[in-house]
Amino acid sequence: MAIILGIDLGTQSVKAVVIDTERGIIATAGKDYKVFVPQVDYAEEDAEDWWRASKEVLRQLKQDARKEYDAIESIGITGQMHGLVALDKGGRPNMPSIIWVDQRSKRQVEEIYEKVGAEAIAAHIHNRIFTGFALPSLLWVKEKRPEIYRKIDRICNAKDYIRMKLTGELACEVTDASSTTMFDLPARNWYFEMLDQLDIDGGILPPCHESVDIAGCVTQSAAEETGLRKGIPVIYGAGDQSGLIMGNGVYREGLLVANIGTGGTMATYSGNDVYDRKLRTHTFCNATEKSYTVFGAVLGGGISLRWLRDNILEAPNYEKMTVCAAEIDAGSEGVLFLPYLGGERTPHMNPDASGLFFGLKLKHDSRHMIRAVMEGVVYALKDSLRVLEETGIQTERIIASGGGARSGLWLQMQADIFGKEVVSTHAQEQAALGIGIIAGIGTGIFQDAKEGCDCLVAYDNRHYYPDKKNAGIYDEGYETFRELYRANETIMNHSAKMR
Ligand SMILES: Nc1ncnc2c1ncn2[C@@H]1O[C@H](COP(=O)(O)OP(=O)(O)O)[C@@H](O)[C@H]1O
Ligand SMILES: O=C(CO)[C@@H](O)[C@H](O)COP(=O)(O)O
Repeated sequence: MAIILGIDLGTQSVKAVVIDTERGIIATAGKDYKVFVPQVDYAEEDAEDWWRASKEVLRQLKQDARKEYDAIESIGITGQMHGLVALDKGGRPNMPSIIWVDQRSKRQVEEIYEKVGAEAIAAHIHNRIFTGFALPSLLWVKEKRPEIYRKIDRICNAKDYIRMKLTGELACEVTDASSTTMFDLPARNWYFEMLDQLDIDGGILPPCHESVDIAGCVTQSAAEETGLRKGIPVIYGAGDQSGLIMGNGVYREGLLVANIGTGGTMATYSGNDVYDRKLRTHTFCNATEKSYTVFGAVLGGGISLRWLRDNILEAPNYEKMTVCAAEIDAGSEGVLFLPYLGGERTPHMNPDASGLFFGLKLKHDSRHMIRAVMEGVVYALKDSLRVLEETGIQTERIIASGGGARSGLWLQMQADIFGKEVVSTHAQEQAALGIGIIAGIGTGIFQDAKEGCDCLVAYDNRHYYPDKKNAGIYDEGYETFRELYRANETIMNHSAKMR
């Protein structure tokens, strides 16, 4: 028996779990923090808020499960990917962190393509450069805030900051480093040649390690601040997509995770460096065995339902909304929704894409709109599935994950729209569990990912199978969904420029 701590530094909150290798997750705690939007297109967070929230969560866990907390022997941290944390010589943040949601760097994305060239980007990075990723954000700082840029000593990703607070050492690791798009994927190291071309000093990049390796141990001062024992080993950790797939038991090819959290992802494991030649999906390093995480990213996943609940319907909760949606037949009687409220990555890679309701008539009411939003999110995930399948990725079954998996209606919709069997796991905090498993591998508690997942990932008994009677309705709905974007893309791009 061993006790592991997994921390997931998400976009809107930090969640942490204490895992007993015999009993599974025995304590969970979470704490929200703010996303600051000082101007249109900006999205920032304060790294000190992350640390404050993490300490609060850790103290809560200590209170809830003192005996186990004191016995923790391994720590892993996962978290939101892509963003830019800039630190001064003393390791202090010298500006608010620009997170992945941010869209201020459209001009810098164009500049990177002009200077580096699409071919070199595809060959070395295997991913499209997108607003909110650390590379264009850093160029934005260089151009627009030169006084801050000059004082940057090191940069890192969000969870690296928390690891530094725990161990006293700053470092990066391959999964998050590849998500910055400053990383040469085939070389599994920073892409220094491109940084030279863009006149970025490669010296600000901390050394890059493998996720499972041990980064250091909890220091005396971190122990005093968190109540953790001094000396517990902390692994380098991984971006949240690696944590997520591991926490859903996806450590081999043939299994796919459909996650509906704030955003949405359709993610899988690959032993090989496969990537979509049109760069519509992401291929980043994965945490174990020098493998890869390949996924499609939907920017408006669960947040679309939240937007409908809070901004439009002022509905009391998701449960009531999904009960209403279930009263309406598959296909929402012709109402369709494009969930591009914050732009879209897979497959359009267009920050200017926008949300759209279509097909509304006098007979429709809020129930149709709720159902259409839920269906729209799944159609968007199906776009990701389609592109992954085009790159040769095969799926036996789909594991539904994230807050969206709490709804039986959403799970059945996924089975119907994907046309595949859908299951989900017992755990709610899959990314935190996943990084716990990865920490277990790094510290010798588990021999490998299979052993860790066999031990800690349990699937629900409920299986959802495609309902044949809905197949035709959803096939037609999906074709119209795709056509709607094609027909409106130019208008969306034009109106974004007018803003
Ligand atoms: N009971 C529910 N029914 C339907 N959807 C739900 C339910 N609970 C949560 N959700 C969806 O899950 C989303 C939050 O998922 P979560 O995985 O907690 O997000 P994150 O980890 O990104 O904060 C919500 O925005 C909502 O769309
Ligand atoms: O953008 C991506 C992956 O490309 C997200 O996975 C972020 O890394 C944050 O996820 P949540 O905090 O919303 O779960």
